[in-house]
Amino acid sequence: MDNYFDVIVIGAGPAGISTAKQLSQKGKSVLVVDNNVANNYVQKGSVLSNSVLYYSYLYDMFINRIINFIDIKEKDVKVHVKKLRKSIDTIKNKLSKTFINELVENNISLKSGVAKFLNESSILIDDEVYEFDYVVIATGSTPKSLKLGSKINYLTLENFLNLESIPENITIIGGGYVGVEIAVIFKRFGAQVTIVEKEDKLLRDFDDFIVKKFEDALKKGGVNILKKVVPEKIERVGSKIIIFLNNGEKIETNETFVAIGREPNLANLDLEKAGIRVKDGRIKLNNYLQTSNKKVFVVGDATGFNMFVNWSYKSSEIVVDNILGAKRNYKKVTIPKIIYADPEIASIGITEQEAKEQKMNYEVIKYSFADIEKSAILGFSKGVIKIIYNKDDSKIVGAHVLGKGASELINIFGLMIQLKVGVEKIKTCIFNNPLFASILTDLSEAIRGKCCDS
Ligand SMILES: Cc1cc2nc3c(=O)[nH]c(=O)nc-3n(C[C@H](O)[C@H](O)[C@H](O)COP(=O)(O)OP(=O)(O)OC[C@H]3O[C@@H](n4cnc5c(N)ncnc54)[C@H](O)[C@@H]3O)c2cc1C
Ligand SMILES: NC(=O)c1ccc[n+]([C@@H]2O[C@H](COP(=O)([O-])OP(=O)(O)OC[C@H]3O[C@@H](n4cnc5c(N)ncnc54)[C@H](O)[C@@H]3O)[C@@H](O)[C@H]2O)c1
Repeated sequence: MDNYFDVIVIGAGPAGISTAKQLSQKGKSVLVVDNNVANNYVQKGSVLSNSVLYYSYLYDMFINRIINFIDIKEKDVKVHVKKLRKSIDTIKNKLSKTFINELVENNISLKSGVAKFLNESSILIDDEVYEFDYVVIATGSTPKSLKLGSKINYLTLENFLNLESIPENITIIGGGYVGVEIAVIFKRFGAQVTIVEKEDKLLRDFDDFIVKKFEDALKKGGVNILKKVVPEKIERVGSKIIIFLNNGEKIETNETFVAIGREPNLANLDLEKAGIRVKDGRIKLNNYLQTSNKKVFVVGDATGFNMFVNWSYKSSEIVVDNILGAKRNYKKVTIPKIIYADPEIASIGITEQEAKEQKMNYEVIKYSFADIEKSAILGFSKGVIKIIYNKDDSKIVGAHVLGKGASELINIFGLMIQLKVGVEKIKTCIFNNPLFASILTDLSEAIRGKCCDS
């Protein structure tokens, strides 16, 4: 039958593509359907924001370092948003083509269209019926909207590169992953930035001590941070936007960017027709990432948690194994989390708050780094590493790094945690210089001073 596949994957983001490739390599017939293939669909969030972060970093370096030794005036340098958009489109085009080629090379069928369930064993793709043994839902996530009934066109990830120019000032609602990365982008591009955050700290996933240092660094760099407040009303007055906060204060701003979280993209899937149960906007899943319809699994952002590309890949691997008959439990996975801001934050394993809650017999090693060769060369100085280890067996259970190079350094700790290596092993290794990893040579001295005399 033409319209039968062993597995139909809905969504061609990193989670869907990875699932499809692995299944096809195991001999399954696979169809991938995506409603956005023609539109440069690839990894919208990660690729877009990391590309702009990189360009903003170059701009910042140019203004603050390079201009100091070449003969050009700062007033001659400005961001050309249209050209920036073009550069980013080129990156997205290239990656989209690469991913589509990978599907072709792996004999995977790709169909453009919107998929929805017809019943427990068939789906509709733009009015055509397809049958399957299994479906993998990889439909990603969408941003939550600010429900204030205002007619303002807020900036979002999807539209902020349509700006004509960098605004003089911008207010970002939400101080999570997107909020702080967008704050750094606009700050580097020269805007005045305010973050409005509902909770009493930014980046609630991260260790309190690290977040406090991060907030201090942002404030020192000129970012205005308002915590424990939410907007109640937003109005446009002439060319300005006025944000009325629930503490009675108001903010006058040129643009407002909304980043208050994301939710699984389950719209139009008609899940109930396939007997798939949903609670509070999330598909109900067992430990194997399987829905209440045993033929249907979920991967990536559509699971509603761990919304990172690394989870897209890890969840795909787990689901592929489970479709092939294994019983892999997704709860045994440790996910590194990174904020590509200025300074970077990277974290893996548990925070000190969590160690306390778990009543663990833990110890903390903190190491501040400044003026290592690599940092001095690149012009960044301060950073901090915080390691939490279990005193009962000396195994590292959490590592939190703030500073330039954090996003690379964390992978070393990630390996140690995942391979269950004792903290004392750091001092038995040799690291190269000048690299950010050289910090680990100094860290081993801190470890020697603190624990594990062997
Ligand atoms: C601003 C931002 C920055 C980020 N930065 C990072 C980062 O630095 N590192 C990191 O690890 N993660 C980052 N992320 C998260 C990362 O982008 C996501 O975790 C990842 O893209 C999720 O992949 P996915 O395959 O689950 O979903 P997606 O990439 O969203 O793909 C889902 C696909 O499904 C399609 N689809 C949806 N419904 C249907 C339907 N009914 N029929 C057919 N097709 C459908 C969509 O069009 C889409 O193409 C960032 C996210 C954002 C928003
Ligand atoms: N570097 C990365 O890996 C990266 C980067 C960007 C996004 N992401 C992924 O995308 C997801 C979504 O990011 P996000 O930043 O939109 O969500 P988030 O959940 O990380 O942060 C949302 C923030 O908005 C706050 N908030 C909610 N309602 C508010 C209101 N009315 N007023 C003020 N503040 C409010 C929340 O308290 C929270 O701090 C992340 O959880 C992450 O998984 C990852």
